[in-house]
Amino acid sequence: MKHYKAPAKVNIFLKITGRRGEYHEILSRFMVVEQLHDLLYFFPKEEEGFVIDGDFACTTEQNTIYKAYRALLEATGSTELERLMQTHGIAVNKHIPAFAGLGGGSSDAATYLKMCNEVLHLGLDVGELAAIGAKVGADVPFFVYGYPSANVSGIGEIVEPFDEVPLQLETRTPPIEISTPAVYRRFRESFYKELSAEAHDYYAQTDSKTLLSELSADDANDLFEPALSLYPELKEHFRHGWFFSGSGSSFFRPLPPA
Ligand SMILES: C[C@@](CO)(OP(=O)(O)O)[C@H](O)COP(=O)(O)OP(=O)(O)OC[C@H]1O[C@@H](n2ccc(N)nc2=O)[C@H](O)[C@@H]1O
Ligand SMILES: Nc1ncnc2c1ncn2[C@@H]1O[C@H](COP(=O)(O)OP(=O)(O)O)[C@@H](O)[C@H]1O
Repeated sequence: MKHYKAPAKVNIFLKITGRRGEYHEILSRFMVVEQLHDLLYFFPKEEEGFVIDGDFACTTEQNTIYKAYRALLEATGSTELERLMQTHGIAVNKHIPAFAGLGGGSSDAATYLKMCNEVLHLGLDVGELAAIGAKVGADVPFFVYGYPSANVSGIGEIVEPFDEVPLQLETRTPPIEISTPAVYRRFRESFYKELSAEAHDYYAQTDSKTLLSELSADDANDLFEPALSLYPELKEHFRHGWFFSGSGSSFFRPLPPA
């Protein structure tokens, strides 16, 4: 069976630009971490029901892959899709740590959508797939588009490729399970600020290497301070020269050229 890569991402920067209901509008540079990825593949099965084979800390119904299946079924009404998942399970060799700000669950969901589109010849274009992915989670459209580097805005649904050579990145994930909604909530309650128009242009237009040489970890990510205030033990894992990804708990830094 063909294996499909679901890569991790980091947020080179993440700035809040406003609020949308319970969500937050952001401007963020997403970059793929090529060497860290899950592997997904279909396998034939005989047992009943939707089967996900892999090391997960959640139920099948909570799994982003199952949510992607439901969203794709609702969008297409495809009986071939139903039949595929009656006769096949989906296996995930999980390497991306969970609760880590590396987008593992979102990347799995996006890869699953692309696999179904390819295997079943559904004929959905990348924009249609991304819109279906947005119903599963805010980070899913970025992974559907598959750009190595992109500016992501709205609440995650606007994905614009950023033309630069992707950085070689090193990641480190402290053993702290961070809740994304709790971090956004803390930001809203105690740290709320919005990006100015002038700063917006600087972040949106500057390449990632320059940004990481000019910014502190605090300035690069508006969610770092609220995460530290909710999970004070994070501070023990922070090292100078490292940056915070998404809502955490991972840190990353560019590797020096070989
Ligand atoms: C912070 C970021 C940065 O890339 O990622 P992670 O650190 O989780 O990987 C994202 O904004 C997270 O994306 P994702 O984890 O897909 O979020 P979702 O499942 O859609 O939403 C979980 C919850 O986070 C909050 N949320 C999410 C996205 C957003 N733009 N504003 C929000 O306020 C909402 O409370 C929402 O109910
Ligand atoms: N396919 C999946 N892979 C990993 N975690 C998943 C998946 N589906 C649902 N989850 C659940 O999502 C939460 C963390 O999601 P994940 O994408 O790994 O973290 P983050 O958004 O911080 O990068 C956990 O509650 C986990 O159990």
